[in-house]
Amino acid sequence: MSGVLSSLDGLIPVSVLTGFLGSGKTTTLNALVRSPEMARALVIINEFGEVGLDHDLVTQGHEEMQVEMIGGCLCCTIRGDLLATLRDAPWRFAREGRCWFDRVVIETTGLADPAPILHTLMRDHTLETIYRLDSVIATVDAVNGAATLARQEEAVKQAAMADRILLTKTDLVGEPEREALTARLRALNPAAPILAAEHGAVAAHALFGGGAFDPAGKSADVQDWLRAEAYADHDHVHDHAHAHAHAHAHGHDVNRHGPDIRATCLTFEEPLDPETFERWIELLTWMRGEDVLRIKGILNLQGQPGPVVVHGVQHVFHPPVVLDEWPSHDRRTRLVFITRGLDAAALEETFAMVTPEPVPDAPVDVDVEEGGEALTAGGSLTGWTR
Ligand SMILES: Nc1nc2c(ncn2[C@@H]2O[C@H](COP(=O)(O)OP(=O)(O)OP(=O)(O)O)[C@@H](O)[C@H]2O)c(=O)[nH]1
Repeated sequence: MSGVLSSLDGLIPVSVLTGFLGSGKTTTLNALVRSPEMARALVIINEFGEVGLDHDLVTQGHEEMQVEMIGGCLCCTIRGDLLATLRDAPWRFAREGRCWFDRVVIETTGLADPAPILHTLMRDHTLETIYRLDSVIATVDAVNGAATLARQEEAVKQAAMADRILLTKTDLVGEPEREALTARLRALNPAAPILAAEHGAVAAHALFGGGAFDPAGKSADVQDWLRAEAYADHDHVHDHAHAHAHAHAHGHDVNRHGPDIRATCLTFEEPLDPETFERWIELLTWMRGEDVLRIKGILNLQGQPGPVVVHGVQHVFHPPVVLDEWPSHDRRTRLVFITRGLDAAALEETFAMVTPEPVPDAPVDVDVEEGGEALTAGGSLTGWTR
């Protein structure tokens, strides 16, 4: 064994941080990386779609020990990349011939099915000589959680497979909503502690350690999901040649997840007028609110010295935050939309409705539904917070 691995005196704990779109994974990670337990943690951030923003928006000060995996979801299109990243990491992040990190935290995309990821982490023969799965943490948004669990199978799996559940955004709901959601989560996952984490405030020691992740203690559903992965993996071995040829023939559409959910990134070269932006988002969510699962962006706005970070999560638009400085040289407005059945042309068409400016692509018909809900304006674009 090489010097890098022989320097290890044990297996490196890996924690998986999952949770549905916008439920507070990055906020939690951003708070966690400041804790001493994370001083030598390798952080792997997976973002769906070909443009990642989390890398720019979070974990400032921890960039050296961060791997960004964009262009697909770890649970499906780029699962092999996770294997390769983890296998190489002890060498890639070695210092003076020794593996430097003592913990790994993997932030999944909000759409990730954790079963294939956990299966990969627990069953790969190389990985099991270097790492052990330590904990699976699922963030559940107290505002949108109940509706999300009712509609999105991924969210159910994330909460059911976790061994810690973090209830986020408890500051935005009343006690009855919180109790109802807690009861739903207890039914899904009786064993996992449910911890409140307002704005990511949670003690690192509550999330890490306490024994390796043990699927045997989970519900029958969880065991079935993991077993299904084992069978799928077995079939995959036999189908590999075919699958490989197929992937080459068609390529992966890194922006898609399932038949109709896709990520679209829109960029704007020139600073945007804040009122135009606000009108656009209001119009979009009024027309197609049900289909806009997530909006995440860094904006260059007229009249603002610094960049403005915006987050829309289903019908909640969180208060925009002004950053002191741009996280990189890129000063363009970049907005990532995760939508159901809405493509770039449809998004651009709604933008064209609020601005006289021409938009780059030819517009296409937008299927306007009556009665779309407006965003709950947690933050107007004129009410900045830092
Ligand atoms: N009020 C409130 N807002 C929160 C809390 N936790 C997170 N948020 C806000 O929720 C929005 C989304 O949070 P993120 O941490 O980006 O969520 P995420 O799960 O990483 O999102 P994706 O990676 O897109 O799936 C941001 O505007 C956060 O500031 C909380 O406890 N209270």
